[in-house]
Amino acid sequence: MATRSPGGLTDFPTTPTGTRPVLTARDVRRAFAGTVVLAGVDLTIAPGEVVALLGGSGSGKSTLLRILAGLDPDATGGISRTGSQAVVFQEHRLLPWKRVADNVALGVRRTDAPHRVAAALAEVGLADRGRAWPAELSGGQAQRVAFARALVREPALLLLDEPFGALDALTRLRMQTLFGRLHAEHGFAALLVTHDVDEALLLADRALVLDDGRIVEEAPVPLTRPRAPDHPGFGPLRRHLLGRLGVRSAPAGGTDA
Ligand SMILES: Nc1ncnc2c1ncn2[C@@H]1O[C@H](COP(=O)(O)OP(=O)(O)OP(=O)(O)O)[C@@H](O)[C@H]1O
Repeated sequence: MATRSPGGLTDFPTTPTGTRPVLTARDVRRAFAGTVVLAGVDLTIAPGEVVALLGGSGSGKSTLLRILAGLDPDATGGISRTGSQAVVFQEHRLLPWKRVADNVALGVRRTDAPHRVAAALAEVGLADRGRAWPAELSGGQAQRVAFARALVREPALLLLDEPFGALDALTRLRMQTLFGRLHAEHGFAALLVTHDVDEALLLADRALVLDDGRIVEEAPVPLTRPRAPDHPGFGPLRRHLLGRLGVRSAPAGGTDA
C-alpha cells in the first residue's frame, strides 16, 4: 500500500467485542487506466470472523482481495494486519514438479515442518496422498491441498478468492462442509469472495456487497451453526442480498449473482 505504513495505524478502532481486528482497511482505492474499480473501501475483520464478499462480475472483489493480501503495490489506502495470513485462489496453484507434501511444506519454514505438513494433510482428508504428484489429484483433492498449504501457516486470516468456484456442485458442497469444520477447529478469520449468496449464508458471519467501487451492504448472518443449504433462516436474508445484487426473483439453489 502506498500511503501509510502498518506502524502508523494504531488509531484504528477495536472490534465490537473489544478485540484487535485481524485486518483493518481504510479508504482503499484502485483504478486501472483511469477507470475507477475501488472508490474508497473500508473494512474491518474481527478474530475468527468469516466475512463473505459478494458482488457482480467485474465489481472488484478479486481486486480488493489482492490488495488486502498485499499483492497490489499500486493501490492506495491504509491496511493494518494482526497475525499471519494465507491466500487460497480459485485455482489450486500447486507446483506441478513438487509432490503434494512438498507443496504443503512451502507454507511453513519451521523445523517441525514434516509433522505439521502431515497433520494439515490429515485435516483435509488426504493423509495418504503426501507422495502423490498434483497431476494425480482430482480438482477437489488439489483444492484440499491448497487449503492444507494455507492451514499449515496457522493463519489468523484466510483470504479466499472463489475457492470452490471451479468445483462441481457435490464437491463444492463437501468443500464448504470441510471449510466449516476447519473454521470451527482453528478459529481463523476469513474473507470469502464468492458469487454465490447461498455459500455466503452457509459460511459467513457477515455478508458484504461490493458495487460501484464501494461496500453498499453489510448484512450480519446471525444464524446458528452448523448450517445447511436448506436452513429455514436463509429465505429473508437470501432475498435481501439478491435484491442488493440486482437479482429480482430468488429461486431455491442456483443463486449465483
Ligand atoms: N490488472 C488489471 N488491469 C486492468 N484492469 C483490471 C485488472 N484487474 C482487474 N481489472 C478490471 O477491474 C474490474 C474488476 O475486476 P475484478 O477481477 O476485481 O472483479 P470481480 O468482482 O472479482 O469479478 P469476477 O466476479 O468476474 O471475478 C474489471 O473491470 C477488470 O477488468
